[in-house]
Amino acid sequence: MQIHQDWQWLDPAARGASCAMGNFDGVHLGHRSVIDLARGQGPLGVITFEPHPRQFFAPDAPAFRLMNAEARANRLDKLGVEHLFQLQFGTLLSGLSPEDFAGQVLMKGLGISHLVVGEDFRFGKGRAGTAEDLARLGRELGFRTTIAPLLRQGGIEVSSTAIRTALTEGRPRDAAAMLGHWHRIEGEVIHGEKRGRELGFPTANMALDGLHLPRFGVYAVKVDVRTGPQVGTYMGAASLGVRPMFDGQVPNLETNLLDFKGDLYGHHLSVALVDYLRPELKFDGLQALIDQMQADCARARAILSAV
Ligand SMILES: Cc1cc2nc3c(=O)[nH]c(=O)nc-3n(C[C@H](O)[C@H](O)[C@H](O)COP(=O)(O)O)c2cc1C
Ligand SMILES: Nc1ncnc2c1ncn2[C@@H]1O[C@H](COP(=O)(O)OP(=O)(O)O)[C@@H](O)[C@H]1O
Repeated sequence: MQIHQDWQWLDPAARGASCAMGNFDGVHLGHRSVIDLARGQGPLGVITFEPHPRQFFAPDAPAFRLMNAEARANRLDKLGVEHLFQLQFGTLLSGLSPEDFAGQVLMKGLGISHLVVGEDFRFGKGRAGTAEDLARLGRELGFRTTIAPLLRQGGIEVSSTAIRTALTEGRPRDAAAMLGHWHRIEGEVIHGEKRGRELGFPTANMALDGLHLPRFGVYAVKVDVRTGPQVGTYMGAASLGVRPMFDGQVPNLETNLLDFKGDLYGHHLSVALVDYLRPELKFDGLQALIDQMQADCARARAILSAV
């Protein structure tokens, strides 16, 4: 997959693409159905925005992303997307009228042949343009448009917002049902307080910067460890939160991998939240925490062996 960031100086090989457009946060089942409608009608493209427009307009709002740009690009690559147009969302793009966005960016800049958007898509300055406006502009400018109906599942609309709610409420399996895959937190293992090894449970620590925070607590997790081209998969028990036992402040993710020994610092981990086990607690003494971690790992093993 080729990633294009500059729509004004585009590689001619990327012209004529059939593109799905949206934020694609989480790359959930609804997003996949939009992408599927773009398939088979030219080089498959995805047009998305970075940062997320909401982040640009409200930089101080609580973090809400389900995945970072790198994780999203990896998912789209796996879906067979050939061109990812990751448009820089800033004053220039946000100030364009719907007509100029379609004319300058989609037609003149990217030279798309076909565009698919969800029926609730809005675009252009002040979110003035609707999906129907895009279809009309496409007819005028010379690209085809498909408007995708919103995907419903079990009576609710599949959306990034519904997935965030499920995660906030500690329902990772409900989130996974809408995503079509486990919700994963991905990134490099960083150094922590070196306390885990003292407790007998070393934990691979990951930052949660910029990401939506699922309910704090202990989870049964499946972990992909990337070492060069190889990926190993492990079961694990992870603590997501601020570690009340040690008066932590900054939320992070700490994962103990079952049946693993080795150095993980700097390695890329992908941690899938499978089940919520319990809230984070402040125990009466370290031994009580250690006993509980032992029990958590046993429970995680039982759950994960059945997944
Ligand atoms: C399965 C598991 C359960 C945990 N439960 C708690 C908890 O209830 N309360 C808490 O403060 N920390 C909990 N932790 C986090 C540990 O306090 C943390 O991993 C430990 O302090 C190691 O920190 P370090 O990696 O920075 O050295 C848990 C960790 C794991 C792996
Ligand atoms: N089974 C395991 N699960 C997690 N990390 C492990 C495991 N075995 C070894 N490690 C290593 O130990 C480190 C975590 O040890 P810990 O004492 O918690 O240090 P830190 O505070 O830096 O996270 C991991 O980053 C990894 O390199």
